Amino acid sequence: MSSQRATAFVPGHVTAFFSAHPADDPSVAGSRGAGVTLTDGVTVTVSAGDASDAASDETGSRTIDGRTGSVGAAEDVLAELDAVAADVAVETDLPIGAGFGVSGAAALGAALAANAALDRGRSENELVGIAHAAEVGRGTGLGDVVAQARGGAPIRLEPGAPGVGELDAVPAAARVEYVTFGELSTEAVLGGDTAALSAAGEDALDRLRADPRLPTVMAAARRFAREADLLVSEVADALDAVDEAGGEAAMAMLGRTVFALGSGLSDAGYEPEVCRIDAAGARLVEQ
Ligand SMILES: Nc1ncnc2c1ncn2[C@@H]1O[C@H](COP(=O)(O)OP(=O)(O)OP(=O)(O)O)[C@@H](O)[C@H]1O
Ligand SMILES: CC(C)(CO)[C@@H](O)C(=O)[O-]
Repeated sequence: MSSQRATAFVPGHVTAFFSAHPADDPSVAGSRGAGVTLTDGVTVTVSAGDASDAASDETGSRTIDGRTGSVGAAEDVLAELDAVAADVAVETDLPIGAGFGVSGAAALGAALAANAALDRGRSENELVGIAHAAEVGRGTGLGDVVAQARGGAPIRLEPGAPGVGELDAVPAAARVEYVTFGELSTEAVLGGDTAALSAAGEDALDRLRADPRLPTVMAAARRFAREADLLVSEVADALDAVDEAGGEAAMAMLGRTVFALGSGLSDAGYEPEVCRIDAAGARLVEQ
């Protein structure tokens, strides 16, 4: 069988602070804010069977880490690219629903890999736009996809898909540690009243624009989590412990997750996962 396969890697993304900007048009909807992309991420492999399989209406196989499972936003991307018949394997070491943007990464990875495997001929901006619209449409994220497409430590100056939103970044490389205590529902927070949260997020962005450095990202994030009333007790304890040990940590939006620069969590006695800021952003990888 003449099978076509493509694999994409998409970095995880932890949002440090954000303001929500919903809109009817999903390419206009999004968030302002900042965060870091991670070398720990999501790998998506799309395998198209022969031409008759690819044209069929039947849904191909779907796995997450080898077990049957799917991510809604990625399904919407596959439908948009007329690729539902393809087999899609998502692999990640990151926890799902804990603030690492796994759903956005799965959607963007599916877009890049399906476009390549099925030779759909879309540009990178178009694929990022399709993944962003799917993620926003599902209510599972607002700004992760555009940040993951860029890599580094993205600052989302204006919300929205490529061509609508505007990105900058903190020019920085760093080791990042993280510890997760559990999930926090993105849909529940975004579906509630976001006015106070967004006001705190706008203030945080003003502070970062005045001083675009990583320690400012972390300090603005800690203040945002308190002001937006999102801080949970395990996270607050870990932030205090890292602070006492002389490090910089913040809560990942939206999860019961703490991330720290350098060895902040290890120095405070935790046993964190360790990665780095991802320099490159989402990309197809050689097989
Ligand atoms: N084992 C799983 N646990 C949680 N969600 C899962 C799982 N498998 C598939 N999903 C799907 O993955 C998506 C997770 O989206 P969600 O926004 O909650 O997580 P995330 O993108 O990892 O985190 P965040 O948006 O907080 O950064 C949902 O569409 C959900 O249906
Ligand atoms: C809304 C959000 C915090 C969910 O992870 C993220 O998508 C963001 O920063 O826009």
